[in-house]
Amino acid sequence: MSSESVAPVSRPKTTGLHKGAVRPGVEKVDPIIVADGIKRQFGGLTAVDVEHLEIPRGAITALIGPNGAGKTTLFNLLTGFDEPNEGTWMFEGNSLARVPAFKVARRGLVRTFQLTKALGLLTVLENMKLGASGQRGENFFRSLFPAFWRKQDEEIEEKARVILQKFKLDAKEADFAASLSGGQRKLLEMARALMMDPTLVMLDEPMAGVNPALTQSLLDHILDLKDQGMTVLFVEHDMHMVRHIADWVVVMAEGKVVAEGPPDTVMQDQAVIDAYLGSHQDVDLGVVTGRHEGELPPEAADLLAEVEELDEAISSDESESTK
Ligand SMILES: Nc1ncnc2c1ncn2[C@@H]1O[C@H](COP(=O)(O)OP(=O)(O)OP(=O)(O)O)[C@@H](O)[C@H]1O
Repeated sequence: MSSESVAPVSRPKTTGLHKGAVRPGVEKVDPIIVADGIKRQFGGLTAVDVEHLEIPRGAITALIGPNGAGKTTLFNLLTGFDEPNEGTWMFEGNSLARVPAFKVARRGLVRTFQLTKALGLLTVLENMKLGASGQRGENFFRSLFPAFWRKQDEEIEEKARVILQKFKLDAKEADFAASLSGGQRKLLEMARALMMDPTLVMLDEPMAGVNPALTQSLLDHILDLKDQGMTVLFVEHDMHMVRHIADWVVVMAEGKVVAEGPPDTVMQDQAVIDAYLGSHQDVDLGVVTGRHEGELPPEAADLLAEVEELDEAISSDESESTK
């Protein structure tokens, strides 16, 4: 996604989310997730090693970090799709340790899934129905009370259609999901998650593969989730998107949380700059941060350009808001 494709978002950021000085593991005023001592090892590799992390309720939190930082693994752990070697984590004050993924989802913590090949062969409406909660649909009971199940199916379809309409996918309900564009698939992934009436929606790279024409619509839908009272946690590589919609940013590197805070603070954090230059440890970071003259490798120059661009965006936002 290019920076030009993102129109400024006028909806206000949620602030006042943390207690005390901003630092990794900082306490939140109203945390929806509290994780402690979470470790996940694959053989000799420690993919996740998070000492303490709180996700603020009612806000949009971005989880960022370089490739292999452990973001997806942490997502899988929090949602019950994987189990840590150590650690505890609470959602709404209740432990989720050893709670299977489908029960985690029923409790209101729902994640989006990339549309797999198999799901692509189902229609848009069928995909939505698969995402529905409360389907106590065991075949035995179905055969005993067919009328009851028909009614439940009808209710689920009705709910699916209301959500599809919001996402402007209603005209496509009978189409195979595989026929949707990249952006429409992302919308369907989000719409499907809403069938569970989630409290917390976790989005995995919501902007990946999205045509710039649909970018703004996706951003708006994510902001709508917050306006409707939901908490959002998303993994994203696109820093422009993070800057525009995140109220809070958590930065991971090598399995650990290396920084967190509001986007404008985090983007200038030395630990974040270091994390993104992880594969260029030979680079003099004084050069990257502009303290010394010197040659920058292309990746470092790109990062610096991005940081400068964000700085400019922040100052122009600030001057707009003081007018
Ligand atoms: N099932 C697995 N078996 C072995 N190693 C794994 C497994 N899953 C993840 N890893 C390793 O754990 C580390 C963290 O991976 P993870 O996918 O969580 O990172 P990430 O931050 O999501 O990266 P990306 O941004 O590239 O998706 C990587 O070194 C990865 O190779």
